[in-house]
Amino acid sequence: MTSTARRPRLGVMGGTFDPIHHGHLVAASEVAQEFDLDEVVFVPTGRPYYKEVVTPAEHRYLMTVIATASNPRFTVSRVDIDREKPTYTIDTLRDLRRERPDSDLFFISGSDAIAQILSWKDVAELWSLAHFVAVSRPGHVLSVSGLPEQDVSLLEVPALAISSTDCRDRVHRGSPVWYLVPDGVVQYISKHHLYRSVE
Ligand SMILES: Nc1ncnc2c1ncn2[C@@H]1O[C@H](COP(=O)(O)OP(=O)(O)OP(=O)(O)O)[C@@H](O)[C@H]1O
Ligand SMILES: O=C(O)c1ccc[n+]([C@@H]2O[C@H](COP(=O)([O-])O)[C@@H](O)[C@H]2O)c1
Repeated sequence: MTSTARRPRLGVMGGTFDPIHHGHLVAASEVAQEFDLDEVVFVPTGRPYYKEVVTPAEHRYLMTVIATASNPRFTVSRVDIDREKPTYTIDTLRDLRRERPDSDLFFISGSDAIAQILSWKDVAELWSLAHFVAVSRPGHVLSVSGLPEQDVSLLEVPALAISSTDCRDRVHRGSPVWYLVPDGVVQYISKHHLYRSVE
C-alpha cells in the first residue's frame, strides 16, 4: 500500500511591522487555524520602497521576535532584511521556496495590501509560488476582484481596528499602546525611545 505524505503548510506573514500589533497576530493565528498551517513565518520588510521613512530593520525585527516568541508555531525570518535590495514579495517567496522546497506556501495579507497586489513586482509569477489569503481589516473592503480565483482565498477575521501608524502616533503624543501591541513590544518601544519624534 502506498501512502502520500502530507506536505508541510507554511504561512508567510509579510509586513513592515513598525511596530507589530495584535491585528497582525490575530490575522496570522486565524489563517493558521483555517488553513491547517504547520507554521507561520513572519517576514519583516527590509527596504519597503513604497514607504518614505521606516524604523531601522533591526528594531522591527526584534519587536517581531518578541511578539511571536510565545507561540511555538510562529517564527521570524530575516530573508527580507538581509537582502541588500528593495523588498519585493517575489524575492521573499523565491527565497523561502529555496529554503523550504518541500512546503506549500500561503502568503497572508490584509485587504488593504491585497487590493494593491496587481501593482507588485512580477505579479504573474507570484501566483505560482504561493496561495494568497486575504484577511478582512476594518476600514478596508475585502475584495479579490480581478485576481485569479484559484490562487486567492478570502477570510473574515475578528475585526481589530489597529494600525502601526496609529500606534506610532499614540507613542508620539504620549498615549498608551498597552493591549494594542504585546506587552514586550510596549517595553521595547519605551526602552529604545522609538516613535518619540515623528519624521
Ligand atoms: N488590524 C489588521 N487586521 C488585519 N490585517 C492587518 C491589520 N493590520 C495590518 N494588517 C495586514 O498585515 C500586513 C502587514 O501590515 P503593516 O505592517 O503594513 O501594518 P499596518 O498597520 O498596515 O502599518 P502602517 O499603518 O504603518 O501602514 C498587511 O498585509 C496588512 O494588510
Ligand atoms: O512586491 C511588491 O512589489 C510589494 C509591494 C508592496 C508591498 N509588498 C509586500 O506586502 C507586505 C505588506 O507590506 P506593508 O509594508 O504594507 O507591511 C510585505 O510583505 C511587503 O513586502 C510587496
